[in-house]
Amino acid sequence: MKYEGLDLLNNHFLNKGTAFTKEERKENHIEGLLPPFVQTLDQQVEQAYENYSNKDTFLAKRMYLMDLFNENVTLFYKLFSQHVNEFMPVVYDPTIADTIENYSHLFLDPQNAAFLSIDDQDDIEASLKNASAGRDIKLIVVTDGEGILGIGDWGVQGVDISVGKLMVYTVAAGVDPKSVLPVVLDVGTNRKELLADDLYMGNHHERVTGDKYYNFVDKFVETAENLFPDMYLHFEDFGRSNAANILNKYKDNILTFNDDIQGTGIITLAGILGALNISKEKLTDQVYLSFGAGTAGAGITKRIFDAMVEEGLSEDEARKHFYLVDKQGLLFDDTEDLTPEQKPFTRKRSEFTNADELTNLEAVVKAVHPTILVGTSTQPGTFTEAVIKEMAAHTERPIIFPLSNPTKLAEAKAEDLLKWTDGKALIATGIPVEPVEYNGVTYHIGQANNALVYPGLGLGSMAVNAKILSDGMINKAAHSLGGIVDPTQPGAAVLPPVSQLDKFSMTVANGVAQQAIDEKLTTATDAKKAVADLKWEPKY
Ligand SMILES: NC(=O)c1ccc[n+]([C@@H]2O[C@H](COP(=O)([O-])OP(=O)(O)OC[C@H]3O[C@@H](n4cnc5c(N)ncnc54)[C@H](O)[C@@H]3O)[C@@H](O)[C@H]2O)c1
Ligand SMILES: O=C(O)C[C@H](O)C(=O)O
Ligand SMILES: [Mn+2]
Repeated sequence: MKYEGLDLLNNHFLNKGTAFTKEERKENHIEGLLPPFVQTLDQQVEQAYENYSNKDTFLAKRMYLMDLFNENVTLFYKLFSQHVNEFMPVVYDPTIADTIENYSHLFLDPQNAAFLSIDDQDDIEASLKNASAGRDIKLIVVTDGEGILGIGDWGVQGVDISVGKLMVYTVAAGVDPKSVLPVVLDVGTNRKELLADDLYMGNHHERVTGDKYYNFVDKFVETAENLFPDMYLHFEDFGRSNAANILNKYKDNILTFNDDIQGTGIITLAGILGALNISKEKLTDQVYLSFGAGTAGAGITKRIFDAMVEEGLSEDEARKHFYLVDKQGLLFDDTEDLTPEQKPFTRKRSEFTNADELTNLEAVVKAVHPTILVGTSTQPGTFTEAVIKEMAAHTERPIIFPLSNPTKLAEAKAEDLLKWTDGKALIATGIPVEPVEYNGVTYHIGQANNALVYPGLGLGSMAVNAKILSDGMINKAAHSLGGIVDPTQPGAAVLPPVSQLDKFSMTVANGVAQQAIDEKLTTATDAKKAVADLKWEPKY
């Protein structure tokens, strides 16, 4: 189909705005619809950046960028790619949390998402077709909005996380924006303030659960697979009781990925390997404490456990290195309400003389002397001075990752962690943090956010159209981020900087694609070529 006239200007994939040449304007019947001076893409970028810079708040900046995306996708990505470090917290986490919380009130444009309602299941196929509009979809990010970051259930408003994650795929790894589709499954919401809000745009009823819920997810997966057989299906921010179930159901049959379980596992393992590269300690000597053992916490624990087994420990030996703390305190084998993912990592009360007192983080840290403390609890400020000083008293270089997002939910601030440990802590945070000056050293803080790996992992998997996402491919991604940071520099970060996101996303993609070839999960034979062929660049 050929677009011309206003239809062309209104198609944000094809629109070049003021960069349409005189000839193109004539040929496409848009002469007179634009100011006469023909701009280059670089001039458009300069103008857009000026506009962006004049906005006072992150929210206003994000709204401006979303408008720009809705106008002209190429210009949006050219601009974004030139300011990755600056724009990531605006396009993505943490500002995205504000737009999700206020989505129904800020709403201007559906941004090409597919909105699938559990109350209109007969529309699934038509909706996916309408939203894709004939495009060859290779990547879907889907959410049901129940476990958005650490801010919980936001119903249909969670659609912004699908939109935002996809933008990161493109800017980081060059996934073609025409090949992606954000999807939200609206199964209701349990957030009372949304249900009571006349302007709330989702289904005004409580979440549907059980068989009806799982059948709906199934119907979506089946329909999407039929319509887009080469698709990579990324699940994001499902609730704790569903995320792992869904992953386990599909992971051996289709090319699918759960970001919170697998993506977070990869980036945290990469961060720990980076930290150990600085401290020159061995992974198999570490004692690991997960504070908050939900979707992300349990997913990370399993990934670190697998890495210890790979490094030669038996499963039984490896298990002894792990402790999980959740709402109930230290998790024991007789603790009530354990999730299936927590059970393998519970401890026995008989291991402790004071088991009944191990109901808070400080008591557990005193009892088990962790060398690694990872926070995925959604509980801000819980890595207190007392907890951290106790930890640091028993290990030379404590590895401390407060990963809860957005900013307001982080378990601790990097600068406090450095102060309380006299600069010894090896830190990664979930959100971007400016370098911290302490005692004359500039400490760079690694960002253990799954955004550092899921784009490359996805591009590599899609490039070779792998049958499934295997543990080997996941493992490869985790080991692809080393070698970029110089660990001998004082204050070195445990992970590579976001400013090099495009560069290391390629390393991840090439490694993952090669691993798929080695495991015979694809008919492709040349990983680098496949990745390079799929990569998109913002240009006219
Ligand atoms: N940095 C990253 O890349 C990344 C990735 C995924 C998740 N996260 C963050 O991790 C956090 C958790 O996400 P999730 O998807 O695992 O959510 P989740 O709801 O599945 O897990 C949260 C867990 O914390 C537990 N918890 C609640 N209060 C607690 C308390 N007082 N003490 C101990 N545990 C407590 C809950 O019971 C639950 O098991 C969120 O803030 C999210 O933004 C970060
Ligand atoms: O979205 C993020 O910033 C990371 C992660 O997926 C989360 O849920 O917090
Ligand atoms: Mn998430």
